Amino acid sequence: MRTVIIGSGSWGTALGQVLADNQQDVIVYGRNEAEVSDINENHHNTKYFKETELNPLLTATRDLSVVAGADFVLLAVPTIAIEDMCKKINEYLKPNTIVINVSKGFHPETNERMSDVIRRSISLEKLSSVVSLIGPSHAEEVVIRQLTTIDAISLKIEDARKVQTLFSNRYFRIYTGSDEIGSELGAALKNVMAIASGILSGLGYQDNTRAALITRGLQEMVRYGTFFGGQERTFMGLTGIGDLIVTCTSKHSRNFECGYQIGQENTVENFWANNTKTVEGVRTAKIVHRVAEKNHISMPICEEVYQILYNHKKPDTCADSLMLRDLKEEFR
Ligand SMILES: NC(=O)C1=CN([C@@H]2O[C@H](COP(=O)(O)OP(=O)(O)OC[C@H]3O[C@@H](n4cnc5c(N)ncnc54)[C@H](OP(=O)(O)O)[C@@H]3O)[C@@H](O)[C@H]2O)C=CC1
Ligand SMILES: O=C(CO)COP(=O)(O)O
Repeated sequence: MRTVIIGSGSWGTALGQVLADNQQDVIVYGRNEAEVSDINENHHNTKYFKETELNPLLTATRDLSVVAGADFVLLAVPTIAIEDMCKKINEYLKPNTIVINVSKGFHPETNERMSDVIRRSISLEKLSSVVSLIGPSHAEEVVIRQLTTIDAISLKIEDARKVQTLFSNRYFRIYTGSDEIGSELGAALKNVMAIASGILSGLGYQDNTRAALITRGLQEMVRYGTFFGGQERTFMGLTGIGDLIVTCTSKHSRNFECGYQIGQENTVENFWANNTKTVEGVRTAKIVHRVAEKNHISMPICEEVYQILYNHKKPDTCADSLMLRDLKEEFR
């Protein structure tokens, strides 16, 4: 069974190495010549992982037609590039391919979840199903083989099981599930909470505050997710509380890091002027604001993050906005 990973960034490379460690037939497609030759010639991806030596069995290519032979195609590009990439690979795919999504967020214009974007953009006969492989998993730790558990979620559970078998090993354990809505919404929304967690840390708030943020953030995720048909118990699992904890507390999180900078500087200006990293929660905050407003879903933490990012609200005024809002709203 052959797997092609689209995207030679941090997550594509780390997941490629998991498969190389499992002695699977895997190759990474990357558009960036430096990343591709670094993997092939030096067994490194220095841009993301500095000194870490990669499994030499992992190879990369700049030829997108490589997907033609794939049984599994794993899309490891940011949400903003998913639709375009699906349209590009569609012509090469063989019938019945399992497409694995690892991106966390929404389509920037249509607000669709990633599985819906993929199903809409790939011809029906070419797609066996979409499997979302998501959970608490920083690439920087997976690449050094830290123990990690994540979910393979699919409406076609036998495909989720195939992905589970493909990836599982002694340091990477996969659980399966079928609540696509609850899982993908949890994994997307936790990025906004991680920005909030970073902002609060940057402002100097400590452990009580972070516990409050994680707990109340989870409530918002459940409220939003169940409104759209996700199951509440999904949010108590790896794609909910699990991913929320790791992203709200880890030095590896780009969403946390972005928030931390904004909190420390008490302004968003520098972030907008200088950021070059993939920080999915920034676009997600805008979409959640739009959708929550339309559907009257109360999302106070997400709303503060949105106001800081897009309406230049001063970060140090947000604690009061949250702590002093009408207590009648708090029924639990
Ligand atoms: N990193 C992690 O720990 C985890 C990431 N994820 C999710 O994985 C997704 C991918 O992120 P991640 O790997 O971290 O991001 P990175 O920024 O590390 O890498 C992104 C990769 O995608 C490529 N890319 C970007 N835009 C395009 C495009 N339009 N067409 C083709 N290739 C493109 C980049 O190429 P170039 O270098 O040329 O820009 C780069 O190789 C995100 O949604 C993220 O939330 C999920 C779990 C863990
Ligand atoms: O999703 C992730 C970990 O599970 C990666 O988080 P960041 O995108 O914030 O780095």
